[in-house]
Amino acid sequence: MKESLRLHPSIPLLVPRESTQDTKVMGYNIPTGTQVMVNAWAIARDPKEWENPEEFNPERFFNNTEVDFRGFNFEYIPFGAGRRGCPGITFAMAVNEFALAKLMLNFDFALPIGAKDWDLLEAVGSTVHKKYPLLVVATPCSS
Ligand code: HEM
Repeated sequence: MKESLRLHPSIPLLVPRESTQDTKVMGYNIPTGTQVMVNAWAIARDPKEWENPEEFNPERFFNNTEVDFRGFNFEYIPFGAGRRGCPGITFAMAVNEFALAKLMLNFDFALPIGAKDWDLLEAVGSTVHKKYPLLVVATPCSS
């Protein structure tokens, strides 16, 4: 789930902010009242921060347990950060884990006949969603 949230953060540009004072970010002057968009999607694919950033590799979080999604590691902010960061993190993670665990426990998943790989293309939008519907064969398995 951590790796899915890295590659496909649900709100890629977070929620817009407005600067309350003149400031400088990475050499750029940001005057008071500027609307600022934070591209969490691009930050989470920054090759300066992530090895093989385009690769889906959940194991990267096994070794790197210090990077967390709670808004303290700015290279990974799928729930935003600061006082307007997402207050639903704990609830969202519990529900998502539960749903995923139920699916994994009760079904075997396979590509449809003829398909070579998963299509994970994203559509453009303020929230992330798949460009094409997911095609997958789910077979109930006995547990
Ligand atoms: C995987 C699930 C979720 C993701 C990825 C997510 C992500 C986010 C993000 C990126 C923001 C904007 C944060 C920012 O701009 O710094 C946000 C705001 C917010 N989220 Fe979530 N969220 C999720 C689930 C939930 C749930 C389950 C709830 C409520 C039960 C919730 C309630 C809110 C609220 C109320 C805000 C606005 C906070 C504010 O403006 O002060 N979210 N969320």
